[in-house]
Amino acid sequence: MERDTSFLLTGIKFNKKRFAIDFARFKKKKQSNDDGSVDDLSYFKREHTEADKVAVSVSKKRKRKNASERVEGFNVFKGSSSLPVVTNEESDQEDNNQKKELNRQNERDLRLRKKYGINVSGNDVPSPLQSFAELSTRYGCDSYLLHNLVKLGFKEPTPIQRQAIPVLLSGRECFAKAPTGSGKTLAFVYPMLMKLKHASKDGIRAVILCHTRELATQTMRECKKMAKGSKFRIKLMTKELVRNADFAKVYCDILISTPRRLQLCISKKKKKIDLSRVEYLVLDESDKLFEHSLLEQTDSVVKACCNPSIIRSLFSATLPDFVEEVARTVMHDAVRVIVGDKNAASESIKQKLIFAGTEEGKLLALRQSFAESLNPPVLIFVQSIERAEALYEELKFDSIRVGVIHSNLSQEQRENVIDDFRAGKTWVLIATDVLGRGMDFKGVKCVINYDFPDCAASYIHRIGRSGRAGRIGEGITFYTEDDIPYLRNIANVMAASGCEVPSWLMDLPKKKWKKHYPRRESIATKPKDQEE
Ligand SMILES: Nc1ncnc2c1ncn2[C@@H]1O[C@H](COP(=O)(O)OP(=O)(O)OP(=O)(O)O)[C@@H](O)[C@H]1O
Repeated sequence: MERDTSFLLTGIKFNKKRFAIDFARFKKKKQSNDDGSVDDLSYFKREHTEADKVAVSVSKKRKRKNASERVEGFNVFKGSSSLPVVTNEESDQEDNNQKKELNRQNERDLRLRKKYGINVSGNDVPSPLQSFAELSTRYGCDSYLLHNLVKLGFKEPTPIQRQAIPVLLSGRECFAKAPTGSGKTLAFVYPMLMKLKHASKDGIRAVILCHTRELATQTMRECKKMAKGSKFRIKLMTKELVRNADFAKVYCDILISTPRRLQLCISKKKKKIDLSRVEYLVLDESDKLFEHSLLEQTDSVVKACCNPSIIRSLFSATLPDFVEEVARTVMHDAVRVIVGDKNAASESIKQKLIFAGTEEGKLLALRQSFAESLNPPVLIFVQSIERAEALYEELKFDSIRVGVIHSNLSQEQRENVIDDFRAGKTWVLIATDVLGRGMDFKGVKCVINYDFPDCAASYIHRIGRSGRAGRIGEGITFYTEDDIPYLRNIANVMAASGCEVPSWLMDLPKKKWKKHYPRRESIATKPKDQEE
């Protein structure tokens, strides 16, 4: 992985004035639809929680004091001439009460974080959400957004949503790690929709960077579902847009793109894209975006988003130390949110290691496992395009509906393969790591690492295509002699995720893991001259 990332995210200055506007945005307002009617959102009907009562009482007292007022960690609105005079005694009493209430609030926050396995670091980290209802009571969320949560069937925030949403709504930068399939997309999209408030009349206001086109397309689709009922323009940076658009005329609230496509638009000689007004920038799968192959492109996007008040956030299911270093040193007053163990996979995935001996052994083991119990949809990962095609050739005559996807296919072919898999037309999808991260195929029951993953992070992301949103999943990893030196790293992930690991595995020597791409024997069982 590339380590020289110090130039990333630089040149951003902190602008305190912006928090005055943020505060005004957080103020409660009556929730109504475009037609003026108020939604029946019994789902989120306000039960006044202890946290709200404390917040209200503290805020009343604060208003009576002619002192600075704190909103989620920042000082705003210093002084006011129209406030009543309070005696010293009363003021001391109020100070004491306020301190007690804040202590109680802190204790409640700690309990809630402990309950949901949330770890935070940073100054004045905002309280986690107890329920989605607090989006409305604490932050004045528009009713259409609550309505969309009902339609999506989401009743409770997931742990990452409980903590990352208040952090972002407080105008804080954030780097977050939470298990695969735990709802990180909503955790960054909802605050964006709440803060953007009104549709853009001028330029591009928010950017979400995704490492692949497939993930960008999925994120756009999810974003549109979440923003339904608003006038926001949510756009995907397609090839056509890159080629033909006059970006001076592109109004867009949320732009979703891969770093490569956005970099092309930034470097255009004529009609280049202006990102200087972007208020929110999300780097999804951030550790991947900082890898050598994408670093330069990511960096040029980050630099082009030069609005001094920008709020940047990094999300992933894996957070290597070097990404933390970048985030800590360069982001301003960022909050770090970690859900669960740092090196763990999702706990809802049963993890298995199978010694297949040789390449031939892998194919036999795969066929045997399909013969015994094929529980579709199944995703199979291999390490290269050639191997993906070879495995497809082997399986396509096995009366299994099988598909294959890799980066040598055209965009249209890739989209069709994904659509077929989502629709259940194919049961087994063979993929390279192009599908290893971020993709949300809800029903995937089992992921098979036909080829051993190239690093522990790939392992966590690949098996994380199953067991999403609390469902049970299974991750099976074949290994051969070549992979044995790297087994211990996977064993560590398994142990951190609460799986039982045989002691001999934990006794294996630790190996510093760079990328593991061994030369493997061919998958094909037919001699080349007999292939069609
Ligand atoms: N509060 C919620 N309640 C129930 N389901 C939810 C909730 N929030 C999100 N989901 C669902 O959980 C699934 C996984 O969400 P998402 O794709 O955002 O996960 P993720 O954490 O980004 O995973 P990955 O690390 O693999 O990218 C989606 O199908 C989404 O619709």
